[in-house]
Amino acid sequence: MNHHDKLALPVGTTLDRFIMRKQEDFPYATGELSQLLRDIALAAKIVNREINRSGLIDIAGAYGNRNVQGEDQQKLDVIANIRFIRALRNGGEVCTIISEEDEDVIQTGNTQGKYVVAIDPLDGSSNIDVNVSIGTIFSIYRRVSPTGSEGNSQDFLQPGTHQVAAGYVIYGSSTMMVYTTGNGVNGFTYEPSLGEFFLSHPNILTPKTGAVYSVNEGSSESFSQGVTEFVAYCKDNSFSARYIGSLVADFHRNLLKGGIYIYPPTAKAPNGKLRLMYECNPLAFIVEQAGGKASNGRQRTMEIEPRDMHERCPLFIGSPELVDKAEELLAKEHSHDAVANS
Ligand SMILES: O=P(O)(O)OC[C@H]1O[C@](O)(COP(=O)(O)O)[C@@H](O)[C@@H]1O
Ligand SMILES: [Mg+2]
Ligand SMILES: [Mg+2]
Repeated sequence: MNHHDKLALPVGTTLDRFIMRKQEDFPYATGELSQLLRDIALAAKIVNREINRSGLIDIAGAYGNRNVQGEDQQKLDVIANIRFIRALRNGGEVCTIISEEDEDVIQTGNTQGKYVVAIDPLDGSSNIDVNVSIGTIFSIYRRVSPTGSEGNSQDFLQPGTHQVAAGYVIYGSSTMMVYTTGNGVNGFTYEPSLGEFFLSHPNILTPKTGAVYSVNEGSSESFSQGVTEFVAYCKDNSFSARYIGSLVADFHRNLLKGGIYIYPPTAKAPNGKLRLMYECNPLAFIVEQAGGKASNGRQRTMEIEPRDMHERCPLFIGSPELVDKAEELLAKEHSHDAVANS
């Protein structure tokens, strides 16, 4: 252990310096992951600029395309996708990317790159043109394909426990980047006039419990018995209902204040709506590093063995006691099912 381990970096440290000092804690590390994180921060600044002026220039309206999930793609989705891919390509550490906006893997041409990145470049896109918080979510893995060749889908079919780093950017009342490399979670606030992210939320720990539940109750008619019972439990205990409709923003609030976010299976989305690789797993890594939990209702999110790069899964994420409670009620539902089917 060198002396930096004992020295907590003070609030106000720039993101670049923070990344550099953390890198010094691993004397044999090559610095490529540090560079990759800086590439993401750079793209985030550029996307932040585009988002801030989206009401002025006509980039918020629908683009006329549909993405691989069949949803309307907004112009800003396209712009954010291009910016992040370009930054990762120019950086040189990443060989292959998957993005919510592209069906196939994206080759950067950096066949020597050791890392692969899964990204939701613009999360909460239905909130773009109404000036509500949106975000970016990313997940970083070491590639499994041999260096020197192009990467492939196998590089992304790794469970979340293999993540090397994960994070998100929230473009909200202020812009923040929050990330983990498996050593706790730190949050940085962007100061636009200086063009820098500064450490503002060191070592984030999520409350053990909370009194906020976040779920789209418009679909409650098709919730399973266990989910219905859990929502009733939240109401019986006078929890506050909070649902922005941008996963990043709902997650960020609950991470800091305590609570639970749920996207359960519904009639419209039988596996839930959220994507395992670039929505659920990165946030699961962050929440666990902050002392919280993430589950698909039956299984720890990060232990799910992915079968498809774009697969969806249900998500129950947040304060550990609330995720435990939800799992307990879902387990009862499953045991009823087992009796009914026997
Ligand atoms: O409108 P719904 O069904 O509640 O879905 C909201 C969820 O969909 C998402 O917008 C999906 O993300 P994208 O905007 O990246 O497609 C999440 O951010 C959000 O939590
Ligand atoms: Mg999303
Ligand atoms: Mg998106």
